[in-house]
Amino acid sequence: MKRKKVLVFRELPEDQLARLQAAHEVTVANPRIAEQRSAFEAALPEAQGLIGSSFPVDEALLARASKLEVISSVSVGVDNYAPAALHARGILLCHTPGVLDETVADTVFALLMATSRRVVELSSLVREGRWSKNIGEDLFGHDVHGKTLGLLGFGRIGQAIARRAALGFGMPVLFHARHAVDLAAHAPELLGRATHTPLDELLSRADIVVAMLPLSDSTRGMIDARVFGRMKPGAIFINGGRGATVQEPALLAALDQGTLRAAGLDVFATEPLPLDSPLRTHPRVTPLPHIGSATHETRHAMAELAVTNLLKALAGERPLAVYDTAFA
Ligand SMILES: NC(=O)C1=CN([C@@H]2O[C@H](COP(=O)(O)OP(=O)(O)OC[C@H]3O[C@@H](n4cnc5c(N)ncnc54)[C@H](O)[C@@H]3O)[C@@H](O)[C@H]2O)C=CC1
Ligand SMILES: O=C(O)C(=O)CO
Repeated sequence: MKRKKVLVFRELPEDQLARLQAAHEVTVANPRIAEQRSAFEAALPEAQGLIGSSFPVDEALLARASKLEVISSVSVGVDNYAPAALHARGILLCHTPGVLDETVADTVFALLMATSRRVVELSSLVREGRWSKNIGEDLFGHDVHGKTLGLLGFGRIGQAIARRAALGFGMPVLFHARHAVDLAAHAPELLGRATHTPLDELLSRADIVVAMLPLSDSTRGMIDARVFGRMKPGAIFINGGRGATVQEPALLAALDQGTLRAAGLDVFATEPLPLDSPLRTHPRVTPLPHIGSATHETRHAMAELAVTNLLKALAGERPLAVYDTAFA
């Protein structure tokens, strides 16, 4: 098979890079790193395949990549790409659904436990030498087990969160999604335990609201002052999807006005989170640096799937996971 030109725009594990190098001419250049930017720009016009993540591949960038056949994202979320432009040029977009579901659900649960039981705050109290007497009611947390979970987004990862909540913690699950989900066919273990619920009803009944939504035109800014205003007083909010689905000033107002007890955030509208963001130091926010899928096992599985997708696409075969840009 003819060797093609591949541009790797975010580092890959060595064994996965070797798979690419065995078949194609590979340039590794991360445009986020100033010293690598010119190598990235030099390789872009010749690249037939792009593989990486966490960098916006917008229309202007695509215009400089005239030979591009396929982009393989090492992520399931595809909000960094320009679907209409890709579709118009017939460029395939591949991604990594499925292999990260359980790991991301674990991260969301870690945030849910940490916020409800004030784990980070109380651990700091010990570390800073402020544990001088038995803690009193003012530092008690709230139970997780048995509480009602409201899920915004009930796709692959949302369902993995729902399984933990319903089967492990005895939590009734309410979910809001764009399409109804046939539980009998897709998640029979959740029959009778998870219920498709209109958004306002979900917000008024959930003790903990978890957003696990992709970022798209329909979800950008969707979690706004109205949504926070409909939540139960004292609710906890977790975002494991994308930061820009939330209007961050409205989130801060809900925290400061006491509607929300706490927020656990893995994702932010701007990442890395700017130093002057009030979300970084807010006493009732537990922030994480976008680590949903960041385990050794899962990041390797994502890289492996992304490389397989790219190799297949460049060989004219059907990749394992293609994102349908026609309906984005
Ligand atoms: N924090 C992290 O590290 C990670 C974040 N993510 C984010 O999570 C997202 C979800 O991943 P999956 O569960 O695999 O996606 P999926 O496509 O399986 O599920 C998406 C769900 O959101 C719902 N949805 C979409 N638009 C909606 C709207 N306008 N209103 C209501 N519901 C809507 C869909 O109906 C579906 O239930 C990814 O697109 C990515 O952005 C994914 C992996 C890791
Ligand atoms: O896969 C994604 O979309 C992420 O955000 C990181 O795993």
